[in-house]
Amino acid sequence: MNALLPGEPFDENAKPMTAASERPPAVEVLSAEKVFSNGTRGLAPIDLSIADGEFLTLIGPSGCGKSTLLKLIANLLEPSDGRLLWWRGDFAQVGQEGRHLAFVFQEPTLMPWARVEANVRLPLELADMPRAKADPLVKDAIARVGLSAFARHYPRQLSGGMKMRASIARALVTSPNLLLMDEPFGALDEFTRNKLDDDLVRLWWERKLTTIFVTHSIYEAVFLSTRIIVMAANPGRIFRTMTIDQPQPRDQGFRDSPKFAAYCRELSTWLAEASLPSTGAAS
Ligand SMILES: Nc1ncnc2c1ncn2[C@@H]1O[C@H](COP(=O)(O)OP(=O)(O)OP(=O)(O)O)[C@@H](O)[C@H]1O
Repeated sequence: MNALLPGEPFDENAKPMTAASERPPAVEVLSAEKVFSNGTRGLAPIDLSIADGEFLTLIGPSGCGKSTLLKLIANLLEPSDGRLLWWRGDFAQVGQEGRHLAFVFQEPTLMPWARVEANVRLPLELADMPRAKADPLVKDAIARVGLSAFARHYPRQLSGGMKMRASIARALVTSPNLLLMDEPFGALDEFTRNKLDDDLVRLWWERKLTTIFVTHSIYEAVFLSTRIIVMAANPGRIFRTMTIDQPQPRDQGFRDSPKFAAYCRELSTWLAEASLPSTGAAS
């Protein structure tokens, strides 16, 4: 499956807005587990419901199954047992209804020989969208990530943060209903990461785009998320859940607040507990 499937441009007026509680969950993970072909139990049965419009972050020690869970949600992997629903339907049905998801990986994976605008246009081209229809969408997606002045640049002319912005624009150009991000800013310095986090919060807030994000950073998780799932390993499972019930969209003021520090302290303690060998060895 190609995770970057094109769709119609986001149109707030297309359907009357319904309250979050009335909308079906974006994703339901129903006792889904994953045993790999070599016998490794990547995930114990997981039950998780992700509300439409939520910003959910998965965090936990290495090997606790964050990427595996994200790939199940992306339908890039099949569960060994249990199942998943997307907006109360199976994956094929969701595609037929014009809903789709986009996946942003840790590496920006841009085509080095193509300019930013061509890289961003790629998923629309793959869907045979005519240039006249694609071009305004490409322009808008590039503007949303603040790269308008660099649309004609090649990837080698961009910094690491700018490459990641281009990669996010390529995901947004398809107007996804669900955005999956696997440690997208993990390779960036902290200043650049904070800047991208600020912009991601704004993008998420503008579009109310359901986002599932994987990170190793406590600060990033607390800053971005409406809910954080702390996972533990051997086998991968949900250890604890933290709700970050703070005003949106967040900015530096939240980072500087005592509440932010308190959330980070608590999350740090939970992560330490989730990483204990005794916790990791539990079934
Ligand atoms: N294709 C695979 N075949 C066999 N085992 C796998 C495969 N992919 C992942 N695993 C195992 O499943 C477990 C969960 O891996 P996963 O990559 O999901 O963890 P993670 O939390 O994302 O780790 P990290 O933070 O290091 O990226 C690990 O024990 C890993 O070795």
